[in-house]
Amino acid sequence: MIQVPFPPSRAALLLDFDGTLVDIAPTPESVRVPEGLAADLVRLRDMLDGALAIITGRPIAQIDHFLPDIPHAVAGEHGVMMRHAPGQALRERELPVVPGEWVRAVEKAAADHPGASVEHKKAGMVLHYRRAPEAEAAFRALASAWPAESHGFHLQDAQMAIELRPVGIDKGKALRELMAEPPFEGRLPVFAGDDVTDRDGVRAARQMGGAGWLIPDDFPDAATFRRWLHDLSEGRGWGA
Ligand SMILES: O=P(O)(O)OC[C@H]1O[C@H](O[C@H]2O[C@H](CO)[C@@H](O)[C@H](O)[C@H]2O)[C@H](O)[C@@H](O)[C@@H]1O
Repeated sequence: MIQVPFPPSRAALLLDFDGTLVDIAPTPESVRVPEGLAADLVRLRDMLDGALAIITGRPIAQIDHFLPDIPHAVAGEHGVMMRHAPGQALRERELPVVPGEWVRAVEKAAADHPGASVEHKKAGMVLHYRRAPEAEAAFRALASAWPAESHGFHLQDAQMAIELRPVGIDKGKALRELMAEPPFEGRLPVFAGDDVTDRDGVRAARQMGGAGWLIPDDFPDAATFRRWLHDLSEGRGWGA
């Protein structure tokens, strides 16, 4: 069993959402929060004196919908928007804007491939092809022709999706920013995720002297990870 190499009194838990806390589903809206997860997270948050955060590619409002009043802090859209404490105003940065012609072109491609969809974010968008794999080629052809970097964006492969997200924003930076403020400050970060974008979070947590784990490298799947999280919430799996 993987052990957190320090006790809860020294730890902060920063977790990815899709593919980690919830299983991947056909669409972003259709994910289901597993039974017992909310109770485990609340127990962990209390055990860590509040130091529980979600770091996700989703907008913060969606985490508020799926996990209402649970994490102390949330970094949304990979860190484009941050909420450092419950009820606090969102901190946003100066953001690039997706050119209108790119939006129109991908909307048309999605309409041509029923099941494909475009998720619009505060700064960027996700081209989803999980329910229409044949749309991948059309999305890729469009996206690869964009001078993304010169518009302040980075193209990133995601789970059955292609994401356009702002340059200079990543989960590692979000983690460092959250760790600089109470109740995280002075603790050691423990981060877990499952996707390419989570690698930045894992790296940052390890560089800060904490721990970082990936699904499926360290845990075979999200269900196994959640069972481990349940054990942590009951006091098992912590170091001295
Ligand atoms: O950082 P995360 O919390 O892991 O969020 C990453 C992206 O998750 C969502 O898309 C992915 O999950 C969907 C639901 O399981 C799935 O249908 C889709 O194929 C996946 O790409 C979300 O829609 C994105 O905004 C997040 O960036």
